[in-house]
Amino acid sequence: MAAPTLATFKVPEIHNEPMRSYAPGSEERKALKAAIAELEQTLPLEVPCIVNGKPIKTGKLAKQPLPHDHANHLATYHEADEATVKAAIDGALAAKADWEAMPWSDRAAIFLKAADLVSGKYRYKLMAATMLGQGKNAWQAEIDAAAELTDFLRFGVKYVEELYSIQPPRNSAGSWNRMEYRALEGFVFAVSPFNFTAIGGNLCATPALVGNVVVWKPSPAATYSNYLIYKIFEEAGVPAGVIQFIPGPPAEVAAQVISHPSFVALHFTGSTFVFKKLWRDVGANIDNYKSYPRLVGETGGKNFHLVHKSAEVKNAVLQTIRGAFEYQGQKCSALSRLYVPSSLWSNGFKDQLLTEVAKLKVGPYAEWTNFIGPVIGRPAFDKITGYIQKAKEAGGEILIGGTGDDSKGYYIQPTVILTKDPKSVTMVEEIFGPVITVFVYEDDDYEKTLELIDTTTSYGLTGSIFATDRKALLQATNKLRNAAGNVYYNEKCTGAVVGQQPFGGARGSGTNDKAGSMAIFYRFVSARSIKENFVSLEDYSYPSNLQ
Ligand SMILES: NC(=O)c1ccc[n+]([C@@H]2O[C@H](COP(=O)([O-])OP(=O)(O)OC[C@H]3O[C@@H](n4cnc5c(N)ncnc54)[C@H](O)[C@@H]3O)[C@@H](O)[C@H]2O)c1
Ligand SMILES: N[C@@H](CCC=O)C(=O)O
Repeated sequence: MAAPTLATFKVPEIHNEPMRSYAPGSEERKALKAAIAELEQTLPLEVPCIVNGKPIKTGKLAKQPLPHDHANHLATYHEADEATVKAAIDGALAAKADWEAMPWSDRAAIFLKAADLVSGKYRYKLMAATMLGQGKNAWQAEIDAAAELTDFLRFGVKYVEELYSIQPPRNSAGSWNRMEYRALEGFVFAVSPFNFTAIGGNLCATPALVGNVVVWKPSPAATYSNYLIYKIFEEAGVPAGVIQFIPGPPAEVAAQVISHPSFVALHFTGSTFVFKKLWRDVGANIDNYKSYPRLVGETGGKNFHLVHKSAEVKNAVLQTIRGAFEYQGQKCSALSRLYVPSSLWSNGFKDQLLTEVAKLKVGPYAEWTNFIGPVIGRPAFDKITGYIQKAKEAGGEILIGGTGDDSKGYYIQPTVILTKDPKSVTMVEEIFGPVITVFVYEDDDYEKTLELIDTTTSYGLTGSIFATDRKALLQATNKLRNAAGNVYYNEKCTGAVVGQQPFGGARGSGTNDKAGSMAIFYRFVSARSIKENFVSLEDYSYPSNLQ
């Protein structure tokens, strides 16, 4: 018999995780260095699949290389084969009833504990794994693996508490209406990207918080940090089978999972290309499913900074550098196209931009003053340098950067391209590297430039407007309403904070279900209305039936 719940519990007050500075001489810098040194001594690590809480070593091995030192690797992991994927799905479905039936306060407590493990006991270990494996520097690892992951978990609990409290506002006399937020009938498939450790954790935790079971395929390039998250969930008390960790060959694993009759939702973050492919695969299987699957996907971007002639130049330049080059431009939100009025461009903007970019240091995490690290791997390096080449062939002028060095790690110099063609290839397609293209517009063409920004790409993720003139901000707000799901004024287009700027974009950038908000939880529940009557009928007829 289920345990009784004898009170309506309230979750503790939630705040954003305070960010640590890692300034020279700080305690946190010492602790992070120690965690990095410890990790370096144990390389390469071995990562199994985990099904029903048990490690599975399939013997089908793959490597997660070190982006700063590609001759070596961070981890060797066991790829899920067909039998492992099947066991993961069967095990998840078997774990479902107990997990769904667990009182909400206990599910909440498990994820609040996971948040504390991330922010405390495992903070530096998780950051070290993210720095070595995914090529982040200390600050980028802090905002991702420590702060954002903790925030996703804590705010997730708060949002579910709020969701569950939403009840029908009216009850007719003699009755009580209630709303129950059922977990989906089946299992959720989570497919996560390499670039944010936090996103891997969130893609599992969001559906699991509302009682779903999850089969999780992490990115091959983030396997080890994601494995640590799995272990944290386990230590926090997520029961065996509720989240199944199955790294593996992406296309094969996805094909097997998506064709299963109990597949009920996809929780995806990654490229637009892969999401569209998975969407088509779901469509092709539509007659096999017990329920219509929910498809939640946050995907690529081609994000802009629009500078108005009234902008404060220094702020716009410095925000541009952060937005474009932090984490090597490998954020879905990263700045990629920059629009500057000619009066500012030739009166300081260009010079300040190039002076500041020239100062950016590129290299591995071990040198703390490096602002830019390696890109994630060989395909990324080739793709980004390929785009620089295409820009040159299309008549673009490389103002700075434009070169790469892949002799030891995958490094690309921060690159600024000037184009006279606002629809040239690097203004349109996602590059996902430290490259921006600038288009200089005539000051009087502000209105026309808004139209241009809105119609240049198929994406709609993030964008920023730099202006001190309120009318210019308003004009842009109205005209660019659908050009970005996250818009910023006088602030870079990256760095959304959970609980502050719910994140996601529409058009080709995703289903815009807003990670880090209550909205996303609606996608993983299937509500049931309950009406209870307290007054028994004496007669079936209505007064209108009487003579
Ligand atoms: N909008 C957002 O919130 C957001 C956040 C992070 C990253 N992104 C986007 O993610 C991309 C970068 O991440 P990535 O390189 O990991 O993306 P990706 O699309 O290459 O991979 C994402 C996930 O899909 C898997 N995958 C790849 N091919 C597959 C296939 N054929 N079938 C099934 N699964 C497959 C990968 O193994 C990985 O787990 C960029 O486009 C970026 O804009 C978007
Ligand atoms: N939410 C992050 C981006 C996540 C995608 O890579 C930001 O706002 O910079």
